[in-house]
This record gives sequence, structure tokens and C-alpha cells, in this order.
Amino acid sequence: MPTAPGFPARRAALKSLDAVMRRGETLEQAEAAALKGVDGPADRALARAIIGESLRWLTDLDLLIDSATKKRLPDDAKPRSVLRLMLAQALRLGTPPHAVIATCLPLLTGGPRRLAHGVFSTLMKREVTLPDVPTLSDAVLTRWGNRAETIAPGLIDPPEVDLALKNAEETEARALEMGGISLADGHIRLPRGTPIEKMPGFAEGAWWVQDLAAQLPPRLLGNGEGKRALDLCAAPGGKTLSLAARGWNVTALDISGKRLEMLRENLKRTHIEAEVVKADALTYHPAKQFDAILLDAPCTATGTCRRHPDVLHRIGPRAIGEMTEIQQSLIHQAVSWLPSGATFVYAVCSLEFEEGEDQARWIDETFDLEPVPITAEELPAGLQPTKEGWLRTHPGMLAEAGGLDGFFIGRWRKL
Ligand SMILES: C[S@@+](CC[C@H](N)C(=O)[O-])C[C@H]1O[C@@H](n2cnc3c(N)ncnc32)[C@H](O)[C@@H]1O
Repeated sequence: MPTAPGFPARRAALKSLDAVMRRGETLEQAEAAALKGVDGPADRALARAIIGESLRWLTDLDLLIDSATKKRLPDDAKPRSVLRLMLAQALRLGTPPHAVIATCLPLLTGGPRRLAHGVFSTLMKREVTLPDVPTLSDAVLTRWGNRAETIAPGLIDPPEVDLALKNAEETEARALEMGGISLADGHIRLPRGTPIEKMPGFAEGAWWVQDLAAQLPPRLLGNGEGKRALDLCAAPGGKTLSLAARGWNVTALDISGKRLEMLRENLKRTHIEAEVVKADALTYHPAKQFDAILLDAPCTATGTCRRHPDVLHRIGPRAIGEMTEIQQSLIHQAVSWLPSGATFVYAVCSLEFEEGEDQARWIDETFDLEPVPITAEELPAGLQPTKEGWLRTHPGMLAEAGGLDGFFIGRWRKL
């Protein structure tokens, strides 16, 4: 077994890429398993960077590989996977070609090793480069339509780090203290790679990490003033924290014990209180009535493609179809629990029309709910609601400030 420094990081990157591309695992699951054999934070960060860049630029890396092979390598061929990792390092991470060869070719043996060596050397001699913006796969281009062209530049690099403040009045002072920028009250953006746990306010629980887009659904319920909100599908709890910090008396419900553990830890660190319920929303019967229900529904999460570029390759019509069915069952439940006059917010971190706009139209047609249009005044500067009064965000928006995740949000009131 090769022991060259840096080899374990490459082996872990290959394992992760395989788990995502061949077994359809999420990047999170794949990395958790693959990184077990990698010691030290620097090597783990390197493995993550290699896999992230490979997935973000996969279509372009494959085009380069295909331009240098006589017979097209099958999508799941090991030499293709290794070449993707090699090119991502040389063309995105600035790793010198000799270091790439020394650490990656040992991932292969025999003929495949010679083949990968030949293809990589040919491409390096040609001094190939990547385009300015990652090319999206045909499947994604078809699904995202007109949006794709503006989303793609948002995928060039991983995103910066967004914080949500417990006390919005501290925004200016904390942004100054941490050297960040603020795009909304209670929001701070820090450069990528900031050592979060060392930032002032972390230990005392003055803020939590949450993308700007994910901060918006709870904001659209306004201030709670002690009223009751059900955060349906709540874990790991970013929106529970936001709601409670805005004065809502929150019940946070989720089916996943493991994710609820994270929610409990988040409540503890931030000294925020909420009732925590572990239950399947599809069979749950609430014992009390709520003034508002926020359904941050399970979804394909394609809106998080900057952080989780695996979704660009893993998600297809089947996953989207399965999710839309689950979302409709959850919406049915949530709406059945709403008393007259209560507010309902439906949110998904998905860029798919089926999980967002189409679901909102279905809600309009199916339930005794009146739309409560989202207004520009409620949103961070630079964001606009759609003509229907929904909010659609994607990574190409607020581009000069570093973009934001893709979310769809709609709001209604029970008649
Ligand atoms: C998009 S995530 C929620 C993120 C969370 N709102 C936050 O801001 O941190 C969707 C959640 O739905 C939960 N979930 C999926 N099916 C569920 C069900 N039938 N009942 C309750 N929770 C469910 C998952 O465990 C997952 O935590």
C-alpha cells in the first residue's frame, strides 16, 4: 500500500467520488465514510477540496478526458474517476503535475495506470484550461431552463460563510468585529475558510451558521410576540433558532433522532428554548393549535449545489418525483392543523420547479388558503418577489456580494 504523503487524501477523494457517482450517495455520507482513513485537518480539507472541485467541474473535466482518449472511457471506469481528480487538482487547485502524478497514479495499477498517465500528460502538454464558468450537464440545463445561465457563474467557487445573529441589533457591531459584510439585518457574511469556532460570539452562542437564503423563511413569519409556531421538519434547527430568536414560542418537530440531537446542541449553545418533538409528521396529531406553521420540507436540495455539488449529478426525475409526493403529503398534514387565520410558509432549498413553483400552484388550487404575497420590503436589498408573490432565490442572485443558495418560499393564510 503506497504511503506517499498526500496519498490517503487522494484515496479518500476517489472513494467519495465513487460513492456519489456510482452508488448515488450524498457527498456528506460519502465523505463521512471515506475521510475516516485520513489523519489531520489539512489532509481532510485537501480531500474535500479535490472532491468538491471534481464534482463542480465534472462536465468540463470529462470533455477534456474525452478529447484525449481514442475510445471513450465508460462513465464509471476507474481511470476516468482518477483522471477527474487529477485534472481537478492541476487545473483548479494549482497542484504541480508531478505531485498529482506521484499521489494519484498509485490509485491505479497496470494498464489503467499507463492509460491515466498518458491522458494526463497529453492534456498537460497541451496546456489545457477550464472555461471561466462550469458547464452544466444537459440534464440540469434542461431542468433549470432560463435560470441555468445565471446560476452557473455562482458555481465557480464554494460559497462564503453566512451567519445568522441571535440579536439582529448587534449586526453592525459584530460585522465590524469579525470583518464581515451584512446583506440583511441579523446577517453577516465572512470569507470562505474563516475558522468559525474561533470567531467572537461562537462560544457564547451569539450566532449560528446559516446561508442567507435559509434565513429568509422564518423572517417571512415576522415577529412572534409569544405566539405559537410549529417548525415542521425542523432539524438540525437553523430555522427553529431564527423563529425563537424572533419571539416565537416554537415546537420543533422532526423524524430524525440523529438530526434532532444536532438541533438540541444548537439550542443549548445559543441558549435558545424550543419544545422538541421526535415524530413522523405524516402520523402526528398535534395536541395544540399553532398561529403559524413553517414547513421546510425535505427536498432534492439542488439549491445547495454550491456547497453540495453532488446534487448536480445525483438528482434526476425519479428523486424529484419522490420528493414532490412526500412534500404534498406533508403539506396536506400541515394545512389540516392550521386554525382559521393562521399563517403557512412552505419552503424548499431546491431549484426544481416541481418542488417549488408547481407545488405553490397546487397549494393554491387544493386548499382553503389565501396567498399572502411576499413583498420586496421584507427582503434583503437586491431580491425581488415573483409576480405571484413567491420568493425564488438561486446562486446567480446577489452575485457581486457572493450569491446565495437556491430556495423557493411561498406564504398563505388559512381562511
Ligand atoms: C430540509 S431539512 C430541514 C432543515 C431545517 N428546517 C433547518 O432549517 O435546519 C428536512 C427535514 O425533514 C425531516 N423529515 C423528513 N420526513 C419527515 C417526516 N415524515 N416527519 C418529520 N420530519 C421529516 C428530515 O429528517 C429533515 O431533517
